[in-house]
Parts: sequence; C-alpha cells; structure tokens
Amino acid sequence: MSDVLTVTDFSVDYLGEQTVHAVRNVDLTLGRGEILGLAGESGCGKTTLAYGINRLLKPPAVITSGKAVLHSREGTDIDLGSLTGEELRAFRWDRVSMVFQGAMNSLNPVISIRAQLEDIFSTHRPAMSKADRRTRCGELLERVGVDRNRLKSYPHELSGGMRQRVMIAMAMALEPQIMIMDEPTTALDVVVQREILLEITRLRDELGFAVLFITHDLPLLLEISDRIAVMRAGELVELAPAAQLYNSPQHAYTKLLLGSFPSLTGERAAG
Ligand SMILES: Nc1ncnc2c1ncn2[C@@H]1O[C@H](COP(=O)(O)OP(=O)(O)OP(=O)(O)O)[C@@H](O)[C@H]1O
Repeated sequence: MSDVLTVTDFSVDYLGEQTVHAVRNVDLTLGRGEILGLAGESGCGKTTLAYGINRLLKPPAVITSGKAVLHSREGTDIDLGSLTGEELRAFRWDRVSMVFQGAMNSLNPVISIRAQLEDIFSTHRPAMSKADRRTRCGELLERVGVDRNRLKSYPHELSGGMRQRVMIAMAMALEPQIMIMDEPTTALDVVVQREILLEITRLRDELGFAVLFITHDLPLLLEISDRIAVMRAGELVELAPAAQLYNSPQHAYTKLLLGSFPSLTGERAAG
C-alpha cells in the first residue's frame, strides 16, 4: 500500500508561562485508503496533532519541528507547511477534510441543508452546473444514509445523528484523499454511533479515502482500524496493526490502556 501522508518529527508547543509540549517528535504514515486509529487518554495531544497536520492551530500553539507531507493522487508531494491563505483553504476541503466532535453544531441554523451543501460546490467547483450541483447534493446525503428529502430541512429539524451525517457528507463532498475524524460520534448515543461508524468504513471501502480516526475509545478503534497509534503525553509510544496491538502490545502504556477497558479484558479472560 502506498502512503498518502507522511508526518515526520512533528512537535507542537503551547507557549505560555509554562510552555506545554503537547506533541513531541511524532513520526507516522497514513496509507492510501487506510483507517489509522489514534488512541490515548484525554489531554495526550491527539487533537493538537490533528489540527497541526491540517494547519488549523492558532496561537499560543506553535509548530516547533517537523512537517506533514501529502502525496497527491497525481504523484506530487505537497508540504502542508508551505501552503498559505487561499491555497490552504482550498486544500482543506479538497484534499484533507475534517469532522470533529461538535461539528454538527457548526451547521448554520438559518440556512437549509441544500444551500449549505451546494455552497461547497459553488465555492470549490465553480464550473459545475446548477443541475449537477443539485444532483450531487442529493447523492451525497443518501450516501451517508439521510433521505434526499431532507435537503430542504433546516438543521434544527434534524436529529443530532442526522446533523453529524450531514457534516460527514460535507467532508466527503469533494472526494478528499484524507478525512481526519476527531471523536466524530462521541456526542451521539451508542446505536447511532455504531451506524455512523459502519457507514464510514463502508464509504472508505467504496471511495478509497484514508481516515485518521481519533478517539479515547480503544475498543472502538480495535474494531474499525487497520492500524492503531497510541499516544501518551505528546509522544507516539506504539504503532501497530490493530490485531497485533491487541494480541501482543509492546509498550507498557499500551498494556495499561488495554487493561483499562473492562470489555476488552473480559473478552480476553473468556477467550
Ligand atoms: N489553547 C491551549 N493553550 C494551552 N494549552 C493547551 C491548549 N489546548 C490544549 N492544550 C494542552 O495541550 C495538551 C494536549 O491537548 P489536546 O487537546 O491536543 O489533547 P487530546 O488528547 O486531544 O485531549 P481530548 O481527548 O480531551 O481532546 C493538553 O495538555 C492541553 O492541556
């Protein structure tokens, strides 16, 4: 499998009276079409790493070392750190998109779902005809399991789960190579969460994008990820295929983390 993203020696500090070294010298690669899980307890730096890769950090955060390079479908390498302003904005929806925990609340309450979806195409694909845009929006919504009748709805008329699905549809709209998902289903109930996760893995199989999936929920990651990276206090302590990480964890912290989920240890005792 070729790689779509290479992150090398990536470090981020939050400057302040007490500087926080939130991400320290992280190296990782993301394969084309791979689901890479990023696990670790709250505050270990997962979100900072994801935002850093996508250049979404704001002061007092500073990238102190390293880089993130995207290997495009066309065969060129793009250093995300070299992009500025407009380039970066275009790049974000087009090549790398992001769905975060509260994303469903970032839909504009006074604009219909149709208009919000269409806006992505009118901004990023200005040559697309109005008819094509309409068709595409309907298809996108159905792809994430929402009836296209909902295009005319306003966000408050949809459940939390549906709104989050709309956000996933928006993130997929331009067929990016990478989707970064930061606790995308955490605010939803377990059944809805499951449905959406199945949908994401199915869509990945269908469309071939890679996913960097961030959550503190290790059992969930074991289920959906190809490989899992474990982060602790800003550092990646282990990165291995999911089954290998579960069956023969190498790092003491990975063992501790696995042991902290009763469902996992219960299954182990039973097996
Ligand atoms: N704006 C900020 N200013 C200073 N320190 C920050 C800021 N944002 C985050 N941090 C610190 O950086 C570290 C990493 O935080 P981050 O949010 O990346 O962790 P996380 O693993 O994503 O946690 P969670 O799962 O709770 O979101 C933490 O110690 C946090 O307190």
